[in-house]
Amino acid sequence: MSMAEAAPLKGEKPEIGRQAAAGEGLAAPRSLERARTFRDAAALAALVLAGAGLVYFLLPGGPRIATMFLIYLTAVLSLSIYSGNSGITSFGHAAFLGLGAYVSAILTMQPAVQASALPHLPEFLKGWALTYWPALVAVIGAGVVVGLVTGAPLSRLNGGAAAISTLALLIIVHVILVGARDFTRGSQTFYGVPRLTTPVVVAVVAIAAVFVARWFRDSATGVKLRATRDNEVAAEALGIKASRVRYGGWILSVVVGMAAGSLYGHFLGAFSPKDFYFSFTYLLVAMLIVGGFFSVTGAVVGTALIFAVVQILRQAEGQSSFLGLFPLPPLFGLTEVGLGLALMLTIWRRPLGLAGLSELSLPWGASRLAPARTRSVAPAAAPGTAGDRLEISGLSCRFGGLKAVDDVSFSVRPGEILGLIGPNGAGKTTLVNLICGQIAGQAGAVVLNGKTVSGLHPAARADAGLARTFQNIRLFERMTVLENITAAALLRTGSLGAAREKAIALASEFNLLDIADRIAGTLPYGSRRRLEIARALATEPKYLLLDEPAAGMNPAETEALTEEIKAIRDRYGLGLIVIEHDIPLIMRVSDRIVVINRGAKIAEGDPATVRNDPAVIEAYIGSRNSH
Ligand SMILES: Nc1ncnc2c1ncn2[C@@H]1O[C@H](COP(=O)(O)OP(=O)(O)OP(=O)(O)O)[C@@H](O)[C@H]1O
Repeated sequence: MSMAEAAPLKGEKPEIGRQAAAGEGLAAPRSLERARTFRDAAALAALVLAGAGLVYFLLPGGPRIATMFLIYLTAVLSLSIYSGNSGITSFGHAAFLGLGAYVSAILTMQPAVQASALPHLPEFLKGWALTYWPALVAVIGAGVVVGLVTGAPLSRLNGGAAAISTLALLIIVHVILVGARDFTRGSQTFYGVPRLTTPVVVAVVAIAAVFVARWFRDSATGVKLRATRDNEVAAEALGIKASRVRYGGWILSVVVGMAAGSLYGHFLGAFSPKDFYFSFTYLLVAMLIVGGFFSVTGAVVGTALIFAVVQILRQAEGQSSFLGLFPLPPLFGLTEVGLGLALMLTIWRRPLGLAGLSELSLPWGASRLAPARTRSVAPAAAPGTAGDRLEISGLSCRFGGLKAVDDVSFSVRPGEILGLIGPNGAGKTTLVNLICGQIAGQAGAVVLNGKTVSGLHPAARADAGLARTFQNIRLFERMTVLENITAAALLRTGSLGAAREKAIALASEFNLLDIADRIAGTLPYGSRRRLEIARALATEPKYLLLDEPAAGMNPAETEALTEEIKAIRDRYGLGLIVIEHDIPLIMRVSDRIVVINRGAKIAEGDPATVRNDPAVIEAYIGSRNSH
């Protein structure tokens, strides 16, 4: 067991702030982290180039195969930028490749060919005859516009709804390409496209795509997008506006997709809308899933593997005998069947794909996770004014005929710990959801230091100074411990480097530094709880709501948690609302206690008063009897 797992929730007296306060850090990680991403991207790009180079020079038909591989790779990377980071499978990217191919083709065609192939082309598009690079600039510009337009509605959706919408986009764009005959020749073959895919052009675009995909993954928007991918509710509670970061990822992804399409069009020389439809979509999605849906390295691995499989199966499909030894029947559909089997096998045996969650990563110095010497983790408690408080008044919420929360009012001051108790089903979690905006109530107001926050989006409430943990811990399961905290710290810092510094300091404070690079989903229970609290504190809240923080803990861990909660209050000067079923804990830790039963407040006061309140005793005994 690591040191981090052993403390402080394992019975010993916690020493929050111990490592950070000691401040023995060696280096600030800002520029190092950027350099690390760049180095890892360069290593991946070098591998891609080496592989493509070997194929180019050594295989029969190598130049064609290597060129096609790099174009497919660019296309899969575009998909990875959106789908890998948002977790939403896009079935629409083939369509954007098609758009890129047509735009680039129109702008680069020779005037004479253009006049014969597209006689009704509008004047402003006639006769440009650009070389590839200026055409690519135009394609990128068009990509931004297409991304803005299509992403506006799409970014508001998540999960299956978003995936189905991308399928709708595929069909809509296909119909537009078929219908816009003056521009595309409709469903007829679009011919006369100049072959501009020189090895240099293809290699430069593909390598740029590797860098862009890798950079985006580790950028501030990429980190936030991955947080929404892993748990949108938690991400929004930490101040991340999911639709905004999805929008950013979508636009970039469409731009790279259209750039890939421009290459594909110039490589094919002649194409029609059906080249950018279901079969192509299927191939791109299969490449990403087999390689590793959530990783840029996976996109590279999947493209290489599936590309090789498809090439081999296509060759086999064309054979009339097996190695010249005995005749073979016509092997119609062998490629599609092979691709389908590879896809099913991967989903069955390795649901995260061959690369899993990992990225190709070069060895790095050990000092990078040391907390910065100059930075203290706990902000000095904001001076605040005498009237500061979190005021909850008249909150009510119904689920059908059930009054889950019924006209509840109370307040909590900075530096105060308010215990919120009540029997099972009393409405405590619903109350926290109402305060933090996860659900909308029917009546009442939440006022934070004079600012009404009820009615605001959860992310706006986090911005105003509310943070929470969840009864069923909601971590960003496929991100590292450090990324979990960094995603939250971005709310206040804006810069990724500063957010990482703060995350390192908080990881140190909560004894998570030794496991900072572990994937959160693999952590033991105690570490998960500590991580969720550290992550909430990264948003620098004024009020922190802890929903059953001691659930599942043994007595020693609960005892340690009691001290930890007090230490957080003292160190950060914030107001805490603690929901707990563990009555001894809540009695020890709270300055004041609010008791609710069947949605309504039945008592409020200091622990001794509440303990002896007949209504409280009755509520608990009554609830026990009813079970
Ligand atoms: N989304 C929902 N739809 C319908 N009913 C709900 C919903 N969420 C909660 N409830 C109901 O509202 C009541 C209050 O639930 P809530 O989870 O807030 O209670 P609680 O005090 O947190 O309970 P526990 O201590 O067991 O976690 C319960 O009867 C519950 O079944």
